[in-house]
Amino acid sequence: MTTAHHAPAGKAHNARSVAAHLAAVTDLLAPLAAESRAEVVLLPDALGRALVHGILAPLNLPPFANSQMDGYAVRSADIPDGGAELRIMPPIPAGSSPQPLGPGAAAPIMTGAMIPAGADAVVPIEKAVPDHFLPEGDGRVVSLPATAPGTYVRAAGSDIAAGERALAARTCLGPAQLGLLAALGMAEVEVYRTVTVLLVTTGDEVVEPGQALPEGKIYDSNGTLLEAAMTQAGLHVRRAGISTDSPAELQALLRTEGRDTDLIVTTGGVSKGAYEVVRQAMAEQPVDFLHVAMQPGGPQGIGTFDGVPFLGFPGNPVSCLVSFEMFLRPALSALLGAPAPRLPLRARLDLDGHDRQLTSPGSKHQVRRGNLQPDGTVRLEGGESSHLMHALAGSNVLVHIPEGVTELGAGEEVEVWML
Ligand SMILES: Nc1nc2c(c(=O)[nH]1)N[C@H]1C(S)=C(S)[C@@H](COP(=O)(O)OP(=O)(O)OC[C@H]3O[C@@H](n4cnc5c(N)ncnc54)[C@H](O)[C@@H]3O)O[C@H]1N2
Ligand code: MOO
Repeated sequence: MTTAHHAPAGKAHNARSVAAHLAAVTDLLAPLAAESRAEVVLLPDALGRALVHGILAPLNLPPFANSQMDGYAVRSADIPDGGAELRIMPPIPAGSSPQPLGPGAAAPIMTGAMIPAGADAVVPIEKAVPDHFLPEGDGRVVSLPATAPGTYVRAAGSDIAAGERALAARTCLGPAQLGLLAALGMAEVEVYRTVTVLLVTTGDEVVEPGQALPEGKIYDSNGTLLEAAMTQAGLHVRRAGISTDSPAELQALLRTEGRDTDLIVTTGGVSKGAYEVVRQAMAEQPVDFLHVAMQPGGPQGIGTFDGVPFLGFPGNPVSCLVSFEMFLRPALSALLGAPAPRLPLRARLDLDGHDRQLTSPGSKHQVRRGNLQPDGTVRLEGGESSHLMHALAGSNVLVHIPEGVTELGAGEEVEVWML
């Protein structure tokens, strides 16, 4: 194991740090967290969305003391150490409201059924003699062993008591959180409105998949890649197809399709080429084109187009996905609570023979792609180049090499985000 080499964080010329760009994206999108964007929806429609307000439990869970086993409800004080024979009372099925249990008696009780007043423990049927429920009739008795008070009784409020905080504001609602709200008797919940994104890919070289591929052209992978990533993150994606490299056409497209969207995202056309369509289409708009000290995903556009928040991601496929994961996803998580942030994990680098050292430009935060393995090590997939779609498809994590780090050896720890 070697030690990470650090270099002074001398940034690329005028580059903005990852943290500063994330803060700028978060500021741009802050209006999405306005109270006016709250809506009440049925629980199944709230999956993947975030709570606007914290929720206090309106009732105890469980609402009443109930049995954890099929067996006999008893008064524990009735049974001495050597056991006792008790009179069998009418059975208590789940869902019924039982009669109080008198002294010297045992009531057959089913899992989930309410503990009768007077009873304080349950003896499972397996410990009874006989060890099966008897048909109803007079004069029946059962022998039961001694049992401590509270045994197999699920106390009222033992999961959550009425008035306690069930969920915090901005909790992302997954299956368990929605299940809890249902258990608390709620049919609806107040969540933030879904964010609608207009997604436009650009470039005269880019063709829709399914079409013939003329020489010099490539298929549009970014549209599908980002639409899938955004949809999985809970955004509502409107696709406006592929824009040509004509700035006037892109402007017209954004004006017709961009109406009523919360955000416009483009890919491509933001760097230093001779035909940077996005830069040109935004010339009259308050949009900054800048370089973030990150690789891939360095060139970025940010601002508004006719008042609609705008993010211009770079055209390389890995660059646009990394831009989404590093900026848009975390900004929405911070503002709205949804999508849930990526869980940062630590993993040890598994560098195979020919690649004994991982190098990174110290002036940038590098994001590599890799595979986290069950033993807690991570193997890099492909090199650092941002056109490597196949290597991305074979990866399950993003691997972070922060600004200032220039070399990492096998066995050293890195932060990874599960994809
Ligand atoms: N002289 C410089 N050239 C470049 C720089 C630079 O700083 N100086 N930065 C490089 C980096 S880093 C990136 S990232 C790209 C960003 O370029 P653009 O955002 O302007 O994107 P394009 O030039 O339009 O395309 C880049 C690359 O990606 C391919 N592409 C574009 N759209 C799609 C799509 N929808 N599906 C699949 N592939 C796509 C495109 O064909 C190019 O190969 O600029 C570098 N250059
Ligand atoms: O910033 Mo680019 O995304 O390195 O290819």
